[in-house]
Amino acid sequence: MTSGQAAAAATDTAGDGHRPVDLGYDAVLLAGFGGPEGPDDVMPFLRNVTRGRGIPDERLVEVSHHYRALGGVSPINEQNRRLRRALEQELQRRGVELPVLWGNRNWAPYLPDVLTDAAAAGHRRLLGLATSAYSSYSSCRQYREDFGMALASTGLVGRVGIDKIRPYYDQPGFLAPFVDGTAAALRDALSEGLTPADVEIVFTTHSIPDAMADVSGSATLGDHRPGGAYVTQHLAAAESVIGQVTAELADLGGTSLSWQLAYQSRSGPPSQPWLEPDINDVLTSVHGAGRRGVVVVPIGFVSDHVEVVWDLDHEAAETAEELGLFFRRVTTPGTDPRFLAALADLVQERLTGDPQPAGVRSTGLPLPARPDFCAPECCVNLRAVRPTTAAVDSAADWPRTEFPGCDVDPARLAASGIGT
Ligand SMILES: CC1=C(CCC(=O)O)c2cc3nc(cc4[nH]c(cc5[nH]c(cc1n2)c(C)c5CCC(=O)O)c(CCC(=O)O)c4C)C(CCC(=O)O)=C3C
Ligand SMILES: [Fe+2]
Repeated sequence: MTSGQAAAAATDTAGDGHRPVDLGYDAVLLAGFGGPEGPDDVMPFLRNVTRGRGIPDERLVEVSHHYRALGGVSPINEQNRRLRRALEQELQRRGVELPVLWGNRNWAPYLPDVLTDAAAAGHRRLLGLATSAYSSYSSCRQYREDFGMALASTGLVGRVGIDKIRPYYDQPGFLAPFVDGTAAALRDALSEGLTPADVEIVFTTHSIPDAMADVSGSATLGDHRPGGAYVTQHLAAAESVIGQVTAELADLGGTSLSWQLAYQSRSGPPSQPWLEPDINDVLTSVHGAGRRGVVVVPIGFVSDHVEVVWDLDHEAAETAEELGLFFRRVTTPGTDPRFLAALADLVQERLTGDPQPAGVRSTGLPLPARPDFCAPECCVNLRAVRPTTAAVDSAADWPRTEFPGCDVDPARLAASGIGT
């Protein structure tokens, strides 16, 4: 037991005689997307990603060329190996002796294999951490479903539990690397003779179907703008980055920065509406509006994986070159120490008591923090009902009462407002 857990078990935070639940996590489970490790892996990987998702074959063939052009190897697995090591070290440095395990949704090491090994090693209560910072089916529930299905397929339901760290797009340590990168890119533009007014800052994230965006989060969590939580969260994160960059560039005498949010990596059939505008169309329109340069900020992503490297550094950079636009792409958090510190903070907040409802945890943005447990209407799967973990509606998936002192009563969760 860590010192944080011991303290939690002894504190009556509510002052009502109720002792906080000691959730007793014995490992962190870093959950990655997964990517191919060589040319022969590319098509099997793409089939894993798109199974049952209605993505046209032409799109798979096209995307396979992106991977092959990069040698058939996605950098994402190596990035997650580094993140795993660095997070484990950061936790150790803080006196938190939690191993960090790593499993993927779409490629080896597959989650069911990792869970089988974890159970054999005696782990019983895992705190999941997705390499995805926002709310939506693709970025939250799909990870939780893969936890639930991996527990089911390995026969570990009831023996191993997996909760999940809340979406962390609102953490200053996640946004800080984007702030620095954007300010540095703007200074580069100025050193090449552009003025701030010549440059458009274009934030990018993964496009998702409009229908998925509309049900990405509940309307009671500050999701006032069209597109649900997914779009709202990206706009809030981008606004914060712009505010911080403006402050960092104060020595330039007060500049007003022009920015917008664009989408990348669309993959559905043309008949299906996905979030727009596409980054390449935005480059054309800002050029038409008289801008001479762009700074592209992939605020939707945690590491520089293939969707960033191919879709931005190859495709968008090429579009910009054709238009004669100055182009800089800002790097993602990766293993930036501030991002690692934010993730370690999020692990530690879960070691010291009950799951919390929306809005209670810390946030660096003018939106309430997401809940520790997702509500049924959060990050909805429009296609199927699957077993999940880390949600109010999946609290019954594994009988917490089997673990003395660790039961989370669904009625109490509901009463606490978690997921409303
Ligand atoms: C929201 C979101 C994130 C961010 C959150 C997160 O990080 O999880 C993300 C990340 C990623 N997406 C990735 C790769 C792919 N995504 C695809 C397809 C899709 N992505 C979607 C959404 C997202 N995707 C959606 C709605 C689809 C359509 C199919 C479906 O409804 O599920 C396809 C299929 C081919 C195609 O592009 O059409 C591929 C190959 C990689 C790995 C890169 C590497 O290998 O380095 C990463 C990190
Ligand atoms: Fe969610």
